[in-house]
Amino acid sequence: MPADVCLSRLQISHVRNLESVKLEGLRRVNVFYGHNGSGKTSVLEAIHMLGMARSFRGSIKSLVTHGEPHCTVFGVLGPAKTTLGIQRSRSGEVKIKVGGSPIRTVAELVEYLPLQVINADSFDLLTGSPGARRQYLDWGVFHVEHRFFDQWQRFQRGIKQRNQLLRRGKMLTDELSVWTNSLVESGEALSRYREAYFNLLIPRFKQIMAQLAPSLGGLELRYRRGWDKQLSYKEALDGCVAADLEQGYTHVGPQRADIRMLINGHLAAETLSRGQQKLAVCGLKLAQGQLMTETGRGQCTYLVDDLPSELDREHSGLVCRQLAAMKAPVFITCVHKKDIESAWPPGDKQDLAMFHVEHGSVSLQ
Ligand SMILES: Nc1ncnc2c1ncn2[C@@H]1O[C@H](COP(=O)(O)OP(=O)(O)OP(=O)(O)O)[C@@H](O)[C@H]1O
Repeated sequence: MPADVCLSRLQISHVRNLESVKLEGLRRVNVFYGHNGSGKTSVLEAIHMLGMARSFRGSIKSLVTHGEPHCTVFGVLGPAKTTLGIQRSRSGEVKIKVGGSPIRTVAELVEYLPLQVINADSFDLLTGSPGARRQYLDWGVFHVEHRFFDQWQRFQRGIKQRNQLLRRGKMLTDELSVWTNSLVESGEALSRYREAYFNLLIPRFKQIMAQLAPSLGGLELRYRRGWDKQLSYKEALDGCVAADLEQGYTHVGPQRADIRMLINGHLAAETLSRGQQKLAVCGLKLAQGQLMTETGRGQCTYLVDDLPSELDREHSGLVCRQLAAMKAPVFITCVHKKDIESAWPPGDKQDLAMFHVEHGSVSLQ
């Protein structure tokens, strides 16, 4: 199902300092500007709630306005006018409605409003743990290959069971081989999907980086699937049984997959400047959006928090140019109106809607 993504209306209640905000007049690119602490990031968090039923920072408790029992976000999507509604309470209760009807799982919800966040935490993609990079990769595979999620779930179940068995510490060889075999099937499939996706992603990433940072031409991405590439997954698991039993967990497999970014053969995380890292992160996120659109899965919406930080004017402008060229829906924050207004390509300024955020109120300028 291609995502019908452009948000045309948004209503936010009790998200941090946004007590009651109604946004109409949204365009493809929506800029939220205002002083520190005014509520700009909270608008992005509210949209993230709408698409994924959770925030991208902190717990749900911290997201709900102090003293209120729950927060609510309601949105209208695209020409089909699909409505999305999310309510989350401090106590953890979640209510999700699509087109007025309740839905049960977040996996169903995320197909309606695929989101990419670019913020200070996005640096984790380069400098954080492999988990952040697997999450990045899996987001992409999930949105272009719909058979992936089923295999991903099977694998998660399988590895949990196998690890529990290993932790029991007894040599239950028959039982262990049952779980090993089921893990082999889902693990190989999961890995094939990831690898195929990664191979599609690389040329898009290179092409975008050539525009964003031509001086980083030596940038290279490598995928590691989580076990020796000379071996089948079965062979790799069999080779590790003794270590698995001794330490009580499965050592090899897609749960150890990673993406390495190198610049002229050196680890990018240890070599690139902060600004260069941000450009590389933008390149990774933009490449995913482009690939999603090219594979007919619709467009993802970009939530970009404080684009100008870490970037000089020239590079802010280059990121804006890429976002404009993709024709993707964008919600972007900055302190001063002119930060984005002046960086956006002159020929695409008609796509911009400017909103001033002040003490939790948002007004269209
Ligand atoms: N649960 C909450 N209830 C009420 N207010 C909150 C809650 N959590 C945070 N706030 C306040 O909400 C305001 C909005 O924060 P937000 O992070 O959206 O600001 P911002 O405009 O993005 O600021 P900056 O430019 O500094 O990043 C802040 O003043 C913050 O102290």
